[in-house]
Amino acid sequence: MTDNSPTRRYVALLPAAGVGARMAAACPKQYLTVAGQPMLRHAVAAFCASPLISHTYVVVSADDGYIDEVLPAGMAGVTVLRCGGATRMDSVLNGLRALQGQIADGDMVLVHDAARPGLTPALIARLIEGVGDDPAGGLLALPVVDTVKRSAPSAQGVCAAATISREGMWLAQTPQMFGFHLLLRALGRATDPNAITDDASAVELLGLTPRLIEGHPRNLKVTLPADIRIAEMYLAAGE
Ligand SMILES: Nc1ccn([C@@H]2O[C@H](COP(=O)(O)OP(=O)(O)OP(=O)(O)O)[C@@H](O)[C@H]2O)c(=O)n1
Ligand SMILES: C[C@](O)(CO)[C@H](O)COP(=O)(O)O
Repeated sequence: MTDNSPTRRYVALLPAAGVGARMAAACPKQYLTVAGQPMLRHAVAAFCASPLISHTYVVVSADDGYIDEVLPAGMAGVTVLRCGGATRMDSVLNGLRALQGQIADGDMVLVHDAARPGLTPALIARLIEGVGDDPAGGLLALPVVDTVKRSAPSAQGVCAAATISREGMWLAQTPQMFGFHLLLRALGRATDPNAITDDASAVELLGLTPRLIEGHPRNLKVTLPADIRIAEMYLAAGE
């Protein structure tokens, strides 16, 4: 059962300071039009529509030239933080540090990729209810359903060197939810920002085992050009 004490808040933090190199578009991918609006707006709208979320923070790069048009200043429940870093981990950590003193140690932070426009209030609720009061936190994820191969280079190109058992294998999505103080401590201790590709991996390094809560394929990360059509298909279909 979730701790519904009035003092415990749930806030969202969206890292949105990437450049979208793999998308190779004219602008950072979080600002590409997806289902009729800039991609970033979809995730922000999901958090704003959730009755469980007290406030949403969006982390962009200091020189971001798009956000002021995409998220007008003074938007209710949303604050833009211009403290993005060189890696996703840096952007999240910079955002948490900027919020020290504004967020209580016991408040829960839901870190969500701005590049995942398919998030819904129902998935937010599923994560919050599924994690409950677990001090290890948790994340949305999907069980692996395909066979997994480990590749090896060869004269013929990239070949299958081994098959990895998919038993117990999951693909991490976001949001990933943790207590503010725990996440700040976990990310602050990380020695290689490039090695920490999701927030849960930093918490795992503390010896904790965050809960895996089943997400949804609609919550895919838009990484490559082909992902845009898939995201638009799900957004057109509604929740
Ligand atoms: N220095 C960075 C890198 C990434 N992100 C954010 O982290 C999320 C997931 O990262 P990814 O999908 O890798 O986005 P990019 O880094 O922009 O993509 P690429 O790796 O193709 O450049 C995105 O919302 C992205 O904006 C960020 O805030 N700061
Ligand atoms: C956080 C994440 O979306 C979980 O799967 C993923 O690790 C982000 O990776 P990226 O290379 O920063 O897109």
